Amino acid sequence: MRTRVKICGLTRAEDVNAAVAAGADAVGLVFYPPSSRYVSPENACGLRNLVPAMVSVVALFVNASNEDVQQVIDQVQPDILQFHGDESPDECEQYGRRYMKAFRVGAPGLDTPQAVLETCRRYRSASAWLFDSYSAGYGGSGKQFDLGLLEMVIATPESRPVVLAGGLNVETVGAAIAQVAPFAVDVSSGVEISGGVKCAGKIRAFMQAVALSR
Ligand SMILES: O=C(O)c1ccccc1NCC(=O)[C@H](O)[C@H](O)COP(=O)(O)O
Repeated sequence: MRTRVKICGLTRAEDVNAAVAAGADAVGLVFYPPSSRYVSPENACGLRNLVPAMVSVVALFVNASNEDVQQVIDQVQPDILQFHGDESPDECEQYGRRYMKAFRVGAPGLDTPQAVLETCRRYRSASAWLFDSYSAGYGGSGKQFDLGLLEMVIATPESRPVVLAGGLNVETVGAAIAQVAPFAVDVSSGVEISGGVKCAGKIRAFMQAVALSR
């Protein structure tokens, strides 16, 4: 099975077009105001309209209020929600939408294979489990984590589809896919010029590296 690709943290129309043209399966919009990749719901509607059928729009939140999440659902109509903060399973489920839960691997309490698996198990209702690096901020750090921490997640038959993120780029993604065999990979910094500004050439190179890794 081929490895799907999500390009996250898009803020510009040309970058959405570049991701779609390169064959991305999903594009991620960040609704976390402190991020350099933040997009307002109004701007997100414009970006969303550039995305054709068969490519998913993912709306990313970090500990957002119910009102803010619902506003994005109503205005932007994302295909899937991504909760990247400390949201409980109930909080993720309350919108009746498909969702991915992101885990900040390497954080205190999430720093052994057993702890990672136990935490993930609470989110059985998720459509995917996304693994990103623990960093001072909440994500999009460009740092890789110890992929060995996923060994129990990968081995369990109860696992939800694994989305691997954190420090992936054209040079690291092949080895990461070989080690984890994820359902999908997720990249932000690795295809950027600066925060929220993507590079079409880097997106194409990343897509090619993933294709060669299958
Ligand atoms: O991108 C952000 O600024 C961000 C802010 C808060 C929470 C999550 C955020 N991004 C998450 C992601 O974009 C993905 O997990 C990403 O692919 C991993 O980031 P990177 O290591 O930069 O590739």
